[in-house]
Amino acid sequence: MTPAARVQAAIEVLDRILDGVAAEQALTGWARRSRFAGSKDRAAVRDHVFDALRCLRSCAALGGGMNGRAVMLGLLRREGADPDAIFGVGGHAPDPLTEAEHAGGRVPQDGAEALDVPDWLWRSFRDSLGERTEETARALQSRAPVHLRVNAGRTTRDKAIAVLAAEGIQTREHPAAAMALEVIEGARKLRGCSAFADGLIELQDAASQAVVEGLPLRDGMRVLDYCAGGGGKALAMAARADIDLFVHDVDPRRMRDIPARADRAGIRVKAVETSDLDRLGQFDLILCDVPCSGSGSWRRAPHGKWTLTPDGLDRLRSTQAEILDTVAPRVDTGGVLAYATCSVLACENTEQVERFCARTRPWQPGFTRSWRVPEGTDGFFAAHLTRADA
Ligand SMILES: C[S@@+](CC[C@H](N)C(=O)[O-])C[C@H]1O[C@@H](n2cnc3c(N)ncnc32)[C@H](O)[C@@H]1O
Repeated sequence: MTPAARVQAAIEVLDRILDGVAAEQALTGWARRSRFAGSKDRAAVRDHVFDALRCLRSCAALGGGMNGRAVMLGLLRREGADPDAIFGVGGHAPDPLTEAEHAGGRVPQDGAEALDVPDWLWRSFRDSLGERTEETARALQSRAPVHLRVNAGRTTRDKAIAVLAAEGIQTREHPAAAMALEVIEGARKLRGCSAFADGLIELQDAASQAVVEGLPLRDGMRVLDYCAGGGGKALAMAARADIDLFVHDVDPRRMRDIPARADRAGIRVKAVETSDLDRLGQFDLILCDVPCSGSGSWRRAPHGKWTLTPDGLDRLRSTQAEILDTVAPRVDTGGVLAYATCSVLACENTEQVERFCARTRPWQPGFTRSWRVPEGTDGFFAAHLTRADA
């Protein structure tokens, strides 16, 4: 595909997304219908679509409309590219720009529009981030770095760097976590490389790793990962200490990859259903990596920035509070309830923890930390709550 044909494909995918189709589904649907597209074409179209979604509002302003064509025009203008070198160049390129399109578009308004934050969220976003508002929003407009976690149970960070380099994947240490690497070159080779197949590495953001690194894990502990999802943090926990590890999720299908991932990493985890929890008794540590707005990882999943609604955020906050209330009695006396989100919003982070501690007397907040997007990781928050009746 030519560069212009890739832009036309991105326009079509963006139109479907703007019609309400989920971003991944729209991309997969296009790839299925476009057997002629090779892996480089698919990657390029995906990059265009995700670049546009990260800056959807400002691109729509620059391009003169909220549709795939205008948004891609806005993206080209934003990147300083010449739209006439793409639109109307023949083949499968987008149609030539009309006079109205040439003359249309405007500079995005300062604030929420220029920084690509939904209007309804702007106040809460600003109140949460204070003087870091602009740099955080700008960081969320750009691509996320690719981070790896080196599996301490299998190798060292230096050895993993060497094995990856031999396969054409250049990495460097990331300061946020002891086993974190940042990929500098060759990210597209990761899924097929031997280091991945042999369980030496996992794809995981450095802040996500740091959340686990901060947990007070010791050999022999009984640990429950209550919102385990695909098991990213569970695997990282098991690599840190010889723990008796249980994984749970309200939707057990989300945990279906955990057995294969655990085998690859050489660790043991026990998946449990909600109905099993009562007979399992109490735990020394429960991690609640709760469902959240995902606002700290909008670089990776930018569609979420535009599909989140006020009602949706309220529902998430209720679920977070319910999860804390549900797991609290399952933490043993002296144990730790670790709460984590990949959100930058105070209403899901500090305020959620404060409300829990206010209504549930014996609990005290201890270690509390935020990881910030401008510092090169996803935005994360973690708080450890301890039972004061210990
Ligand atoms: C942020 S994701 C977890 C990511 C995972 N810990 C990781 O590191 O890969 C949140 C998970 O919470 C689950 N969840 C949502 N509501 C829940 C509930 N009420 N109880 C338990 N899990 C829930 C979701 O299905 C989702 O898999």
